[in-house]
Amino acid sequence: MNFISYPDREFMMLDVAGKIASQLSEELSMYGRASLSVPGGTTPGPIFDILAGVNLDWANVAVMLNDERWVGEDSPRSNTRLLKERLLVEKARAAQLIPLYAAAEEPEAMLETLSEAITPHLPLTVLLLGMGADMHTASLFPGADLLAEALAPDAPVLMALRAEAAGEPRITLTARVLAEAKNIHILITGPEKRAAIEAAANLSALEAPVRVVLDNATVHWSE
Ligand SMILES: O=C(O)[C@H](O)[C@@H](O)[C@H](O)[C@H](O)COP(=O)(O)O
Repeated sequence: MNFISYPDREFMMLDVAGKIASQLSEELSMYGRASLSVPGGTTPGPIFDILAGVNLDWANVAVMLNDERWVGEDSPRSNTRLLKERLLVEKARAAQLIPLYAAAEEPEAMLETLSEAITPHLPLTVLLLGMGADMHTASLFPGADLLAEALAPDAPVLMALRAEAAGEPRITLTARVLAEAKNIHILITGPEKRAAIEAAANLSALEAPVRVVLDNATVHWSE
């Protein structure tokens, strides 16, 4: 892995947003379209704020989450809500949102419909990931019920997983979709996550799911 340590968070957010924008812009100038997948959670908000104001041909950018908690948009835990409030505003409002949630009791009911809309945008141009201190990324949690299936090279694009640490049921891009992305960035902060990502390099993907992208990822870290 390529590890970049930043002097502070603000500088890190600016730098990562700049890298994402230039990778999208390069893809747009070559192919006329690009795709971006981003995490929810508490870390990436400032990157969304910066990206939203960047001049890009957003109308030709497909934006999707890495994963979603199976809750409606009225929930403060909805990653879709975060995306709509912080990224898909200003200039980035023109981007095409590829949903990872649709109203249904259980995520399994919507897997096929949601997957169909994702497939045309693969491989992802840019994948931004977060990571938990337990080394989960997207919703690939250690100990999740279907983790082995979601790590398999022939996994479907999208799967529904349940894990104790996850709270509600999750829907997530699978490991092979993450690993096939053209540009992979992992954004983490604090000493605990730094130690976790260093440890992950010597563990299996079942123990440390973030392992599946580590070899080709740039890890961006600040205190
Ligand atoms: O929906 C989610 O929970 C995420 O997509 C998840 O994979 C997240 O990136 C990590 O849990 C880190 O979350 P924090 O940034 O909040 O620590």
